[in-house]
Amino acid sequence: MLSTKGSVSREVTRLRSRKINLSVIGQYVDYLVDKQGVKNVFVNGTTGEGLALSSQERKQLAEEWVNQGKKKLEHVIIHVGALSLPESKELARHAAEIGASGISAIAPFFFKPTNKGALVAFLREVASEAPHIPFYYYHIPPLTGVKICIEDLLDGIKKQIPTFQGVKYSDTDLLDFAQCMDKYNKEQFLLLYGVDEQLLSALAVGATGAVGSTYNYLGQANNMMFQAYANQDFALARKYQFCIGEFLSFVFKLGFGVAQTKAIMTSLSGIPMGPPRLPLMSASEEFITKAKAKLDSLPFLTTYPAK
Ligand SMILES: CC(=O)N[C@H](C=O)[C@@H](O)[C@H](O)[C@H](O)CO
Ligand SMILES: CC(=O)C(=O)O
Repeated sequence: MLSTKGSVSREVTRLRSRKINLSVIGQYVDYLVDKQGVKNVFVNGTTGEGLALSSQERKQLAEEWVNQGKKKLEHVIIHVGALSLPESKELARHAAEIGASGISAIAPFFFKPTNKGALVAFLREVASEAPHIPFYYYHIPPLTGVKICIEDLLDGIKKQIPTFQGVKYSDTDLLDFAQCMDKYNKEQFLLLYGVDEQLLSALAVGATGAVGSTYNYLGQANNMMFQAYANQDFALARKYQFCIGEFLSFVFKLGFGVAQTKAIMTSLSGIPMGPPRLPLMSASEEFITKAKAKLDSLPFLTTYPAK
């Protein structure tokens, strides 16, 4: 007991006054593009701990990603969701001013919208601050607790939010997801799936892309899965998904979240992602060793034929 308390308080001291480190973003962009084949980024979302940052920090990060991404990245989408509407609007305005390719927002999750009308009213206010760039709703009910059905949300949404372009869909409800694909085919919304362990199932019902934490370090494997799926080589596509599943199911049992993602990413890319911000706690050395050993046992995921 005592030793646990001791190590928790040492960790708290270590995490107390940590600052964002803008200096690694250039390297991060190059790693994503050159090593992972990832050319689109979603900044200040879950993995980037956007909701744990001050507005000023969020703006600095957004600017750095847009600047470092010039001529290298295709899309830099800035997450501007916040609990306070004025804050979210200010971040939306800022993202548009600095030349972001799009913005996205989660539902506010302390005072929650309890119906579609309330959610759309909030999102419309945010989106209208960036009237010339696409807006994506970030649906992540496991974290926000806001479970408004996306099939319902999309009905008539373009009339309310003219810049509405799609959804980052981080939920396992593949029925709702498939209904969105089926019912709104004509609108050509971009439905970006966000539960990495079941991306292949989402592709099967028509997902147009994916946004997720694991693409930071398993981007190439997922690109191969996309390719195999496009080539109708379903056995190969499943092989990728099963391997990704084997890794994730292993780390879930150890306890997996944003802090652990940062640690894995640091260990694979060599770029120091830093610790998370309180109240999140750093991944343990034991976690890092076990996760690394598991990945090493799955070379299919991390070694690719030379280009
Ligand atoms: C809750 C959460 O963080 N979801 C992420 C994206 O939204 C995913 O990318 C997961 O990290 C990933 O699917 C592993 O569960
Ligand atoms: C994981 C993810 O997609 C995000 O950082 O929001």
